[in-house]
Amino acid sequence: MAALMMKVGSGPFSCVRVHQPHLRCAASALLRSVSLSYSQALPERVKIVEVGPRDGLQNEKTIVPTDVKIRLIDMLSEAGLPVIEATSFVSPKWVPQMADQEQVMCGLHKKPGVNYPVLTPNLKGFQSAAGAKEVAIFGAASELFSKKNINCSVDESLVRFEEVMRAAKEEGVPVRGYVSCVLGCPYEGKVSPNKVAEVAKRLYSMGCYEISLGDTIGVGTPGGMTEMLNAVKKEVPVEALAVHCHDTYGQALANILVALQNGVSVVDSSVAGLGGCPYAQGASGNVATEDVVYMLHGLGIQTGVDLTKLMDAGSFICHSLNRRTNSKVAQASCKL
Ligand SMILES: CC(C)(COP(=O)([O-])OP(=O)([O-])OC[C@H]1O[C@@H](n2cnc3c(N)ncnc32)[C@H](O)[C@@H]1OP(=O)([O-])[O-])[C@@H](O)C(=O)NCCC(=O)NCCSC(=O)C[C@@](C)(O)CC(=O)[O-]
Repeated sequence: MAALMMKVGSGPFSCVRVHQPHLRCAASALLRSVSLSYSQALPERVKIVEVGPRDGLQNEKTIVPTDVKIRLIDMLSEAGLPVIEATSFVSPKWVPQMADQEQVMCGLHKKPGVNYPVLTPNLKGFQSAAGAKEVAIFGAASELFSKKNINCSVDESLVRFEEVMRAAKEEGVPVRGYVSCVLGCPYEGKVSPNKVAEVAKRLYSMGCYEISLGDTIGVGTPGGMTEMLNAVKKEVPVEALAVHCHDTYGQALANILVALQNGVSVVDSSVAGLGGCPYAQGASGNVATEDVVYMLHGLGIQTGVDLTKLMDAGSFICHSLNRRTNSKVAQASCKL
């Protein structure tokens, strides 16, 4: 069967996308047979929370133009992503890349049915994010990471988050909670699953509707993920859990699969595998959304995402940043 070629973008990181029907057919047949044996244990549908415009871009050294961020968000919504974390209302001294948060929120073309949450670490952030329909607070299971990331201890952060929760409740704004360093910390090393469970429980008890468990530096393995989830599931219903895996050690997809087998049905990911946390040196980007979608569709799990349009969004942002995609799926479809 002949391969179909299509040029995507221009310049050094343009690529020729190669559609290889024979490979696709073989891959789909293989994945279908795998899905039969796994289907009992896996969710029928997974909600993907696209964090590329925020987590993906926050660590970029060169300021990404606001219109590029807006175009990226719009392309992602066109691709069918149901949740797109758009920006963060944090201090521009700490994260200069997110200083255009208001322009981004005003400029994006809100698609009905799509959520555009933003990060708000404190009351000031929440007040500045007036108009956001959903916000996220972000804590950690590691004291040192908390201090480096948001300049306070874990207990102090929870006090700040209570203030955000109170204000959000008054305005009827749903709040998502993050716990960072759930499988390891860049400063403290191993993190106890019980500590993760304790922080997740606190966030859930104060009213977060969903708790995203972040392997911030991508050191986790499926065994660690299972142990951590077993601890957290004792405190928070699995329906309220999400996983947020960075791919530093190439374990993200395996960790996500284990999370799905444990009943989790919300997965965070970043288009083209962009990103990293400014306060976790050396950590690579999130797992690429393209790779997650490919795996999920291969397992017969619905996402509502159009993989071709998603890859176009990935090509667009990689071209704008003059960089190669981290998505294996996008790489396999492109001949550079
Ligand atoms: C949390 C703060 C603000 C505390 O920072 P601070 O310095 O402790 O705050 P402060 O209350 O002492 O105020 C100091 C200055 O910051 C200002 N300020 C205070 N709050 C805000 C705000 N909301 N927005 C804008 N400005 C703010 C405030 O007005 C003041 O301004 P000044 O008087 O000096 O001109 C700071 O530490 C910060 O912005 N940190 C950034 C953290 C961050 O964005 N990290 C990356 C995201 S987390 C992540 O990536 C992990 C995740 C979620 O993806 C999951 C995972 O992978 O694990």
